[in-house]
Amino acid sequence: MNNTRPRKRPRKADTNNERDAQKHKKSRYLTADELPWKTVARSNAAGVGENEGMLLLEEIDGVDVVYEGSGEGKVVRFNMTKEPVMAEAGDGSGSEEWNGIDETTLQADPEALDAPAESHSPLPDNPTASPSDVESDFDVEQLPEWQPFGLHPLLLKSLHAQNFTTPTPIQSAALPQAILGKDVVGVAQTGSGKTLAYGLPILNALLQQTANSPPSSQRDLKALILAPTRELALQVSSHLNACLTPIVNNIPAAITATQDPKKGKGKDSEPVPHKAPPRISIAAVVGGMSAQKQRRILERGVDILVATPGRLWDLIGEKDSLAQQIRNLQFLVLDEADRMVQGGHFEELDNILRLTLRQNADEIADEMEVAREEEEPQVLESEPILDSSSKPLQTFVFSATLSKDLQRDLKKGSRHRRKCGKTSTLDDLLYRLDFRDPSPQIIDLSPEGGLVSTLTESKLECVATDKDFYLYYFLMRYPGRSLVFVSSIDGIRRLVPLLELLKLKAYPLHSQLEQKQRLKNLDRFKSAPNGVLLATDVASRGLDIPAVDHVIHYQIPRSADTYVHRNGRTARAMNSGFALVICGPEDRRIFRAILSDLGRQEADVSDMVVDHDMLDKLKHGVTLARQIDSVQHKIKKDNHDRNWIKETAEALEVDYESEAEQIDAAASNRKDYRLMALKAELRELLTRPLLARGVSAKYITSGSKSIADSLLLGNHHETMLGLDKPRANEEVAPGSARRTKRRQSKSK
Ligand SMILES: Nc1ncnc2c1ncn2[C@@H]1O[C@H](COP(=O)(O)OP(=O)(O)OP(=O)(O)O)[C@@H](O)[C@H]1O
Repeated sequence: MNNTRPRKRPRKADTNNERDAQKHKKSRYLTADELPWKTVARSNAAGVGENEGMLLLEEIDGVDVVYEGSGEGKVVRFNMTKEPVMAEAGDGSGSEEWNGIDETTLQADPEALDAPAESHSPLPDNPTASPSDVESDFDVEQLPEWQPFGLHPLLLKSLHAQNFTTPTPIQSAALPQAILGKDVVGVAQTGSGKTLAYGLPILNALLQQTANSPPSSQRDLKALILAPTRELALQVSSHLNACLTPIVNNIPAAITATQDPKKGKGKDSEPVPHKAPPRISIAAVVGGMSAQKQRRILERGVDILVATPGRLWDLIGEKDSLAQQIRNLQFLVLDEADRMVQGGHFEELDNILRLTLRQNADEIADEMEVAREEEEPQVLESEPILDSSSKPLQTFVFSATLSKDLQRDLKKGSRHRRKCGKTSTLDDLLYRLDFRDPSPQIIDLSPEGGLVSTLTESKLECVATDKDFYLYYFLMRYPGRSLVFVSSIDGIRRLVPLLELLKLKAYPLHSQLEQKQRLKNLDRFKSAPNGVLLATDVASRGLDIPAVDHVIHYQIPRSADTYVHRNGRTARAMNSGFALVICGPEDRRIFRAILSDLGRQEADVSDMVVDHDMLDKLKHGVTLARQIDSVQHKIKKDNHDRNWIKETAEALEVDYESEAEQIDAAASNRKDYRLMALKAELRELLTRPLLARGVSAKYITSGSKSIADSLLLGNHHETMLGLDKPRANEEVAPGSARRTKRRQSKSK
């Protein structure tokens, strides 16, 4: 039988967004027979050899299955979304010149991390597809709320495809100012869309600048975005690139006669798509990834560079032309500005910012004079270099936490601040910025007390040694994606194996992990619905991980800003979220101070309700896991010591006492047996169902608590029989009620 055809079904659009985006593509409906099926080579090893006559396999790509209503019910139709030739060749194997790996690839495949972090929006080199053709096929009426900003149609199209139908408040406030060319300082709550508040004006300006000029492979840097952490820089680059994606989707890379070099030039070699130079090229340079490849990308030229200050400064040190390009920037962005002045980056940041200064000679002379009078050597060390050909620089500074004092000072202008003798590091940094406008547009939409309206906060008080019990209890009681902040790397190293022994999917994230591993763990966490990410504050800023259900402060942060940013990893983009502080006796004073800095009190944060019976049941598992971990450590250490003694004895040509060896071996065996016994006990414990008080282990309808109803209704807890499955925010003591009462009584 040779015509048993559709074994592999055409792929359906994966997400609503994809489906939405595809609705607007031109449809080309075909019948199943008209589709350009390809025969799939079959392996003899798989038992379906060529001549065994069982089955012919054929496959196809680039087809949507559409179910349409008709008089006879639903009819299946096939919508070709790709030209067949593209389905064959659209594998990203572009020309030598523009085949950089994009951020999406980097995140999906951390193995690709050595490749440069570059992504771009190509324009066709097909003369029949002009930019205006591509740009005109989107009806801007579909996004009325974005219309007032006059954004480029390609950006509107992308916003539509991403389902961003309404601008967020910070976007509505910042876009008009930024598009008019003003400097903007934007402060708005975590997860409120600040990246696009500065990103859209930049992309808009660059798309307009390139509207009538063919993209060239040589280009100068136009925008520099500085971010404090590697992950955030990669995320920003990916986020901006997503806004250019409809261009990629819309324009097939033109097929040229280029031969795939890997396939040689034989008759079987197929033409591969030739990617034209991108219209806008975005790259990220961050530490922990191949500097050599980043250097190559920079040499080729990018329009928008997202960077962490340390790596960028290293690259600038090697290449004078990069410094020159930074002197001529059109846009400079400091994302999470207040964070960048902490944690050892300040010097590099300061050096980079000096390159962007565009003061005129008189101003510089004045400042040098003032600095000399005040004997401030740091101002004199390196003078800003003037470049008469410089274009005006537009500066954006964004964060969720910029103090009101600082904003006031900014309003008064940098010179005033200088004369007032302000000394904070952030103040100093902002003084260095070349705000064209003496009073930049300051947009402060930060909520009172740093509290996002969709976030529920709670606390749980316990002695420090019980924190593990409460953490495990919470993770078991409230399944979901949980981000646990631990202040020390050692703490993470202790907790990860513990949670793994308890069969939770726990991933570490801290600065001592290799960058590849950091991104890999982030990816794993993103794809595990009940995953637990144990992170230091390297993950507290800016990371936009979809659907983080809970943020848990296993250790208390050291500042109010960090508390706000850590909490901001959940409750993003108006989704609800939950934050829990596990508060030891020594943490209470700090927690009170944090809340007081935010203008709040401890009583404002609700207590988490704990089922102590269930907590007690879980404690034994944690204790066993701790013991296993401790024995494993001892075995490892003993092995290491024994090997060291043996090697040293061999090196000294001394006999290693066989009696001592036997004693060691006996001790080691004892530990091995103990380890096996503990593991068996834990294994058995974890297979036993967790029964709530009053639930019968034998009959679901007997005992003082019948679980039959909740089993029938499907609202039972999956691992804790007899408990229902509330969301964490439904199980907090009514602290907010207390707060309301207090406020009411104050006002009386
Ligand atoms: N107009 C919009 N409509 C819906 N979602 C949006 C819109 N703009 C941005 N988003 C989404 O909101 C999420 C948060 O955006 P973003 O990361 O820019 O927030 P942020 O304010 O920078 O947060 P943080 O302060 O934590 O860095 C992202 O997933 C982003 O895709």
